[in-house]
Amino acid sequence: MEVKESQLVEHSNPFESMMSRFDVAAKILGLDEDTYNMLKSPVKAVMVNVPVTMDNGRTQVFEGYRVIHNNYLGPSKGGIRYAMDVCLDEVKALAAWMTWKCAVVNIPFGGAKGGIKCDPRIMSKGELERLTRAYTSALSDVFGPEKDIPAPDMGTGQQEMAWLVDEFSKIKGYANAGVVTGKPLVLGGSRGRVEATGRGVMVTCRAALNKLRINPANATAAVQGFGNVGSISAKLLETQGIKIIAISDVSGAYYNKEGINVSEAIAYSQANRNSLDGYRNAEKITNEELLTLDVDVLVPAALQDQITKHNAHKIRAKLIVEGANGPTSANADDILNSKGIIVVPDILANAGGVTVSYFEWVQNRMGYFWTEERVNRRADRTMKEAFEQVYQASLKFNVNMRIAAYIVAIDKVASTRKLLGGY
Ligand SMILES: NC(=O)C1=CN([C@@H]2O[C@H](COP(=O)(O)OP(=O)(O)OC[C@H]3O[C@@H](n4cnc5c(N)ncnc54)[C@H](OP(=O)(O)O)[C@@H]3O)[C@@H](O)[C@H]2O)C=CC1
Ligand SMILES: O=C(O)CCC(=O)C(=O)O
Repeated sequence: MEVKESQLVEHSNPFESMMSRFDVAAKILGLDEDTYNMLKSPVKAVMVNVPVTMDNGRTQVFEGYRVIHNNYLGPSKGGIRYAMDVCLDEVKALAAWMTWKCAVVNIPFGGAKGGIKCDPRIMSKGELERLTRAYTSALSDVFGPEKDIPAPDMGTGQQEMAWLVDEFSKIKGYANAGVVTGKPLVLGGSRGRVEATGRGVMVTCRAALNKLRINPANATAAVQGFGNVGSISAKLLETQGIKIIAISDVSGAYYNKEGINVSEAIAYSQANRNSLDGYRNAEKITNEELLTLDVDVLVPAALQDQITKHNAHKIRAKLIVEGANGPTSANADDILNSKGIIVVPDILANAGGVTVSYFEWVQNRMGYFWTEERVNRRADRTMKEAFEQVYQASLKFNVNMRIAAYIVAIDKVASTRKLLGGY
């Protein structure tokens, strides 16, 4: 089968960026053309226009998406993003990454993602509730505990998941806790889910530092993004003895070479309407400067395409652990490789969230809830095993960790497809 090699071109389209890595892995695996075509095409892409009554009495129509990329391994799984740059190609890429992510951590889910083009920061709580309910209602035939199970992503959290479960249960006429994960504990959420993505970042970071023979107690890190993933990654890396010398959010980046006190920064942000703006115990720098600081570990945990061919040659970190989805554009991979920088890719590094989402779904099905200690122990084991499997694949195929992760994932999904047959 003819597939393109990764090329040093700008990938502004996230789906193409995903596909360029997929192509390299598919070629190494010798994937046949029929399977290639099945795996690259999303199973379903739904677009909805949802009218919402705003606080000023006017009706605003919001564009929403849900893409189910694949469901060979099980019901599709993936978060819902509220952001202004949500578009079909972005949601398609995020959905495909979910397929590979679930396969890498060996959980019985396919991949999906949803999104609404909106700015949650300027909407009232009432507007967000009406928007979430309208979107749920429009997709009530797509979602379902055995079909497609959403969760939080950028711009959404426990509150949106609570509205979603309530609206879905009302429409179906019975309580349906398992239709969504990342719910508040009282509604059937799992202990440990809020921290799970950051915890997975910490566990895979430790595993990679171990391979690099870097003692965490002597290591420094910079973390971009201070939402769910960024703030908790920073906090948990700090508990491992790693000195966090820079953090950031949309207001800018904050640098202190003596180390940021992460708990204090979290408390500041919470008291300041979730913003680090005005944070004093550090020097203010830009988000771009944060990325090129002289640190051992860089954790991009905010947006896509932060490390590109334009700044990859300036990156000084020895290790990048991708908390965000797609923070490195495809054209930066070769530059990072040539500099010997190890990248723990998104589909491995941030898979702790969906792993604990899986545990939440299992607990909902059992109606029996685990202790936080049990959740964390099982999640840590899953993440360590996944890291080791990807690491071994990178040695076996002589490729970087990203391509190795795609190889592991595609091989699993493709061999499941063959067993299912029926075409
Ligand atoms: N939540 C989860 O469980 C998972 C999330 N992810 C991925 O992690 C990433 C972050 O998600 P999550 O933490 O949930 O999202 P949140 O909405 O909780 O936080 C996003 C953070 O990114 C910051 N940010 C936004 N724009 C910029 C910018 N231009 N420069 C620097 N920082 C910026 C935000 O700042 P501000 O608050 O000031 O706007 C905020 O601190 C996304 O890529 C998401 O897909 C991956 C796996 C699971
Ligand atoms: O927890 C989940 O189901 C999915 C989280 C998510 O959207 C992601 O991993 O990107």
